[in-house]
Amino acid sequence: MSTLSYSSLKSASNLRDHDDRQRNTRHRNILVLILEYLKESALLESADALVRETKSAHHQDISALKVCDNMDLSTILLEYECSYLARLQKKPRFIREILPEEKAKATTSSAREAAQVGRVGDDLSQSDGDADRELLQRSPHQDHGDTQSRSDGPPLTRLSLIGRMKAALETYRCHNGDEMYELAVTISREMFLDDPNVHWDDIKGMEDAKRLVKEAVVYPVKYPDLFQGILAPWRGLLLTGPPGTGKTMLAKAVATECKTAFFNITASTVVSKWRGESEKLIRVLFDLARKCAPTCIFLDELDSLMGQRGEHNEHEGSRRMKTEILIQMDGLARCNDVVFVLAASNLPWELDTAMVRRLEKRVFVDLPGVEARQAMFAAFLPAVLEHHPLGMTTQLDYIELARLTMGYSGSDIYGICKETAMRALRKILAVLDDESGATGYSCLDQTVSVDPIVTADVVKVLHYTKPVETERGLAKYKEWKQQFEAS
Ligand SMILES: Nc1ncnc2c1ncn2[C@@H]1O[C@H](COP(=O)(O)OP(=O)(O)OP(=O)(O)O)[C@@H](O)[C@H]1O
Repeated sequence: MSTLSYSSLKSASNLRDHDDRQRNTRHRNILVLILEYLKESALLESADALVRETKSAHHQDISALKVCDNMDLSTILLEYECSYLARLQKKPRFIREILPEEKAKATTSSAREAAQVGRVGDDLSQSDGDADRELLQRSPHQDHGDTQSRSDGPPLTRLSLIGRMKAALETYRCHNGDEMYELAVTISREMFLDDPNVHWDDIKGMEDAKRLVKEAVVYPVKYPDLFQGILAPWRGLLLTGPPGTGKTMLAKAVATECKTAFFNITASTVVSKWRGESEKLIRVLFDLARKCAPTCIFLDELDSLMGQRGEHNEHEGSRRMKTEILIQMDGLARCNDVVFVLAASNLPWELDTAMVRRLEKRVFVDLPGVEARQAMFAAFLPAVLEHHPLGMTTQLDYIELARLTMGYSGSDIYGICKETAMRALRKILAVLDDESGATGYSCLDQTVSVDPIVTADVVKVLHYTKPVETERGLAKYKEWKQQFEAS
């Protein structure tokens, strides 16, 4: 008889959220206490630097906060000393000198790190935490490309994800060779996304795909107690379908929703940049992913990474790298760490069958239906374009536009909307650039205004924008889907 109840499952999940929130509140409190202490000690430049850094790294203005009257760092330390003394009959030791060998190790590895990215810092003795600092200084929205992301600040768990990655790097620094540590730092810089910031409601349509992905990955992370034995979660999930249909968005939404660490690997980065070292890179990547678990590894453009082994005159390094991915995926199946491999491919029929077998769950991401297209037009070109200083507006018949765009992908529609808005802006740019006065306007005596974007403007762009996917291509997906998709 099961002892689980809806409320216990829900509260286990809520508890995890609560822990994350508490960790972040504690982190913020520490920063404010430090700020106050720096000010009291007249270390004003450091105080300013702390405010600036916190703003850029965490989108938080700690200068707007103040320590409560009965609190300060010295009091907290004093109280800790007293309680420690009472418990252990001795005073706590807070600091010690850095040993020469520790200093030397930190200096050399930091110098190598900096050299690797072509930026040796001025003061190597301070560059001990370069990798950490870089992690913390990232903008939460970098690496997003054209994905429509929200600007309401980092989610609460961003800090704990960064914390997990920092701890994993620290383990590498202490227990693995310098070469492995360097690879780990590279992965953390170039492939680790602490905040993919894509939410389910950013993804229009795709209800079936969203449901399947939630069942396969999101719920097992949220309610692990339910997914045991035969219900143990799938470790590998393949998202396939025409280009630009939102496969990457789906993977990012999983990571955002589950608050998992997210590693974004594209074939081009691995194959071209690390050809010689790609095998090692994959090993370190999976190892880091386990250390940061729960984690999603997103392998994009899997077809270029995982074509049939031994085909044509395949490069030896590339063959070894693929074999390493297969070995690592087998390793995941045997371990208890929650690491999901999400892979995306536009050419599933070109995939290595051994890999397809390991990606047990296959989800077909189809072209958007009419309702999804309508929702996309409304999201990309709403009545008032947000965050635009010109206050651009639209008057669009979304139903008609959705009707006219059958066969277009989400990415096609995004491109059309962007081009339409750009055309409206071009009229302004022409006036601004018109030094000869050929347009007949003088921008000096006019307020800048743009006409609302109307349906005909979008239709004009539509006339010369054809969908990326062809009928023939779609038929091939259908054939593959029938053969392989497991629903
Ligand atoms: N369902 C959707 N809802 C909202 N936007 C979408 C959707 N599908 C695609 N887009 C838009 O298209 C862009 C590209 O989508 P995405 O990169 O996720 O597609 P993809 O399937 O991974 O493409 P590819 O196979 O070419 O890598 C998104 O950033 C978004 O602007």
